Amino acid sequence: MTLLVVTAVDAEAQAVARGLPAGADVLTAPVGVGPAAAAAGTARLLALAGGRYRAVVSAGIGGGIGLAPGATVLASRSIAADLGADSPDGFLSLDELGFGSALAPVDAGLLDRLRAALPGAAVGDVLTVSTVTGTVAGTAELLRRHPDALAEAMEGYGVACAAQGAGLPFAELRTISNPVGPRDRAAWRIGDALAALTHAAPAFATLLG
Ligand SMILES: O=C(O)c1cccc(C(=O)CC[C@H]2O[C@@H](n3cnc4c(=O)[nH]cnc43)[C@H](O)[C@@H]2O)c1
Repeated sequence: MTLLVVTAVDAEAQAVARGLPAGADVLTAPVGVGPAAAAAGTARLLALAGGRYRAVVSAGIGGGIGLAPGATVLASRSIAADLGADSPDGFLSLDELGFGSALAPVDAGLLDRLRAALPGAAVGDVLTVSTVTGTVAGTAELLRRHPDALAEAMEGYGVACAAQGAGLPFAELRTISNPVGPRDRAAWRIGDALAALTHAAPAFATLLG
């Protein structure tokens, strides 16, 4: 089986590639930042591959909720947290609007194998946003709607949509680069998050076969 691991940017793809065992049938590719670029880029890779890939993983850095930089998170669900409608009564999710679901399932078999390979990883909801949370009020609203969320990123739901369109199982792995909260670039630890991606990468090889 060949695994496709998509990231937002090349630095993340290289961090994953550095950690893969020699000969692992895993392709890592950057597809761009944000859910639309991630969906389009993943769909294009899958279409061009003509059935070569048997599973898709969204991997990269992310904001942590109650997690320190360098921590690893495995998504139990990838949730499009800002996909819906604003209203005088508050945010209405896509599900509440009746236009589909903002909840992308993670394949249980993939998740089980990743959990076995990464016993120290936190497991829970990973949020996909188009706008990075950056205020006290935004953080409070995000957590009010998603009290069990562990991380925030920008691609997982888009990758999941492309995988679902190709009939392939999906999973998401994030390593924490910063706390979700008021914007503070000084709090970023991107190097720690990229190192954690490299450390986690051998787990992807356990998804093969
Ligand atoms: O400029 C800022 O304040 C800022 C704060 C956090 C993240 C960004 C990004 O532009 C990140 C884009 C990139 O990294 C992933 N990522 C990392 N941390 C977060 C986060 O807290 N919330 C959402 N995405 C995050 C994301 O998946 C993108 O690929 C800027």
